[in-house]
Amino acid sequence: MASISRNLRRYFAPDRLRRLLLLSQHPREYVTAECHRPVVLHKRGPDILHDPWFNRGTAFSMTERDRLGIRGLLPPNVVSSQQQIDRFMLDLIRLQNYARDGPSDTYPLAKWRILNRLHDRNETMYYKVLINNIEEYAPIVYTPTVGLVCQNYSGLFRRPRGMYFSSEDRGEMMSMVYNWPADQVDMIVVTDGSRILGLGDLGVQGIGIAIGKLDLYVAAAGINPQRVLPVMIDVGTNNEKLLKDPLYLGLQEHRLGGDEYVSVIDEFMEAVFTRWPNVIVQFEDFQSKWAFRLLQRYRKTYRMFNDDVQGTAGVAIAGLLGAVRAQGRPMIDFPKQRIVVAGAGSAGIGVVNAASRTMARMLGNNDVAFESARSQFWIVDAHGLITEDRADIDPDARPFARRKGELGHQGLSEGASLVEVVKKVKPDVILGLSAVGGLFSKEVLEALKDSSSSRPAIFAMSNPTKNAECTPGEAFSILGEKAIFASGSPFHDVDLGDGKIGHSNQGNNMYLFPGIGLGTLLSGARLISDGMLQAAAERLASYMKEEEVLQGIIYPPISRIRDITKEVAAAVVREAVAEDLAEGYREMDARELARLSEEETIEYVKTNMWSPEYPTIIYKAD
Ligand SMILES: NC(=O)C1=CN([C@@H]2O[C@H](COP(=O)(O)OP(=O)(O)OC[C@H]3O[C@@H](n4cnc5c(N)ncnc54)[C@H](O)[C@@H]3O)[C@@H](O)[C@H]2O)C=CC1
Ligand SMILES: CC(=O)C(=O)O
Ligand SMILES: [Mg+2]
Repeated sequence: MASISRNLRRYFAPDRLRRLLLLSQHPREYVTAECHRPVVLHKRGPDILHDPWFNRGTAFSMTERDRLGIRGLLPPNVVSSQQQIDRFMLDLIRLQNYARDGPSDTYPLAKWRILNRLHDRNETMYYKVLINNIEEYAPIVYTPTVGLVCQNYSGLFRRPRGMYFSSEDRGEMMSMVYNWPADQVDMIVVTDGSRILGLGDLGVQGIGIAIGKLDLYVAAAGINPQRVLPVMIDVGTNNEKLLKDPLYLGLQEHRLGGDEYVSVIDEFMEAVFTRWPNVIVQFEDFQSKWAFRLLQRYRKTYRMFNDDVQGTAGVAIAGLLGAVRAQGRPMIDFPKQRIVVAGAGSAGIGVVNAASRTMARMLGNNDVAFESARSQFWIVDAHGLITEDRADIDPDARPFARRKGELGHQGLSEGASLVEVVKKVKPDVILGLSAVGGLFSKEVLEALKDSSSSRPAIFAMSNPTKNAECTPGEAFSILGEKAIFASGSPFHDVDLGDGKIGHSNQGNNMYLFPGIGLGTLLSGARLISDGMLQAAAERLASYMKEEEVLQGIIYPPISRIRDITKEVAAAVVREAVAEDLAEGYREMDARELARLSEEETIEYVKTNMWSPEYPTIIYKAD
């Protein structure tokens, strides 16, 4: 040691050398002493999180988060700096292993990381890249890759994005909401992580889906990215793997339930609408039992909607109407379609509810019409066909349970299997929202060959890709070129030989939710009515031209998503005006909105869509 210090003395001043030697002999004491010296900062809030010198990310303690105005800007689990390093190293090693072993998921995840880094550095450039290459990158920032991102979010987490409200923040949310740096927020997408795509309960990691949906709000609807807010409400998780994972970033306790759960969501809604009275809140990927209840609880009071229940329903209706047109029949023939739905969750029941209402309207909107519309649907869930005979029937599914009187002559009974139902009903359409990959098996597709339709339609709508009820290759190989195919996540078209193509449509709520949000914003509608949602669905249905539909193309390609969103938003604005819900937006008051023609409404929407261009920046001293 003496010779080392003799040598070092040649290079370092005595005081510096004394500190270095102290460090080498007693690293812990020295570091502790150094760390305890306070640092005076002239910044608070997100500025600290973006400062590489002072940012501690998830290691900020709760008292520090309160003191520095960053509570809610980080996932709720406070971790030690060693845990942070463990998480980083695990993620790094995972990437190295993937790169070496080359499983198919590595490449999209690597693309997501690169895009995400750009998102953190330069929002304008990020959205320019996304918009200009939407076909290539929507499957990365949205389904299917966003599912993989959510599954790995605790490892992928780098910079905070969005807000986190947890059950431990009860009583604090009203003040926490002011920690968000933007004075204006137009669009919030909120999830509690309880059912992310078809991947189940992913707890706090579900924030990825809120971020992905808002990326589409910016790219497709032109909502200003400075005015969007992804939100995670962390009330725990029932995912046993996450509960045991030392690197998990969320609350490691079982989910709150009952009134306690509702009180957390109530507090969140009150807080965000107090700070931003005109915000629109999209509920996303809440497990079914809460999806319906929360929708009923808030939809008459707040500007909100549930994307899985209402957005999916509209997209399905548009596709179902497209399938009718593809048979060369007018849309008014829709009430004659026999539809088997696999899945009775938020999405499945949402579709059956809205589609049967659409049929009933076409039939005259009276009791007889509703009864006739109801009888066109057969719902199969994990326990088989849902009938009146089922014990403990879910109240949301009850109106669509097959009646005792109908069952005998159809040769079906409670709990009949999907294949049995398809064989007996000979439906025009099978629609999957079950989250069960491969559910439309060879046997089911073979049974559909006896469909009464000239163009049987298969909607394999579950996400992500591995949850699709079947692939287009399977559908076309069994049902031939006349089949109509749509899936929730993107698939390539299928080459059927002889120059023929089996079109693979993407039937995803991404074709509606951005337009519903934008139309609500620009109309200043107080609420989001059934009529506004119906107008959105009808505009999507009519967007496809006759010759496209006859070729089996029932949804637009994603490259047209900005255009279709503009049209959907304009339809929503006009319906809000017609229903006297519109209160106007900025200088466009309700009376002026009402005077706009259809073309002028579309132009109004277009001019209010944000585009990624660098603005001129001017410096002004405080
Ligand atoms: N394409 C799109 O735009 C959308 C797709 N989805 C997808 O729909 C799926 C379901 O979502 P939720 O309804 O919220 O989920 P959920 O978990 O509430 O419902 C799933 C339903 O499927 C049923 N099911 C399970 N196994 C089955 C089987 N073997 N046969 C028939 N039914 C079965 C369950 O009993 C339940 O009724 C997810 O994969 C989600 O990604 C959801 C919203 C939009
Ligand atoms: C697309 C969507 O919202 C879902 O799969 O949940
Ligand atoms: Mg969803």
